[in-house]
Amino acid sequence: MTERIVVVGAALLDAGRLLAARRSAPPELAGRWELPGGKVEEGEAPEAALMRELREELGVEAETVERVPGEWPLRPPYVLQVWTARLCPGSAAPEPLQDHDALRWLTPTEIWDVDWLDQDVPAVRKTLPKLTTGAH
Ligand SMILES: Nc1nc2c([nH]c(=O)n2[C@H]2C[C@H](O)[C@@H](COP(=O)(O)OP(=O)(O)OP(=O)(O)O)O2)c(=O)[nH]1
Repeated sequence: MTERIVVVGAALLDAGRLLAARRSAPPELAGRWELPGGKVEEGEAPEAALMRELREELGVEAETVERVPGEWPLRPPYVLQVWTARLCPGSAAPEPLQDHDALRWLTPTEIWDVDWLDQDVPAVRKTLPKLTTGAH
């Protein structure tokens, strides 16, 4: 049987900008940029996993807004699903507490300035229209 584990990524949006996070580990991914998030645990809803990961990794309180349609293969057995998300009122500003060593808020024209993980590029491309239309 094929095992399949969902990794949830947040397209965290604020004032028309997208948060990108630079991975600090493992060595083969370190230095590349991704959407913050992580693996959904057994019995956990993806949106709940995303809020938990954002709290752990960035120290923020966030809420999901909507699923970005699609699913992107990572290293088997992982697949990436993406939700747009926004900071809750009163949340702390994101900080690279865990898994990351840098964060950047990117405007639409800056999106391709960072070296995204190859497997994240289609997901980021699909998220791009949400920067101008969505999640305020
Ligand atoms: N979070 C996240 N992980 C990604 C992305 N793209 C991508 O290939 N990955 C890979 C990196 C990891 O192998 C895996 C997710 O692992 P993780 O380390 O972020 O998740 P986690 O916090 O649940 O991990 P763990 O330490 O509990 O094992 O998916 C992405 O955009 N966001």
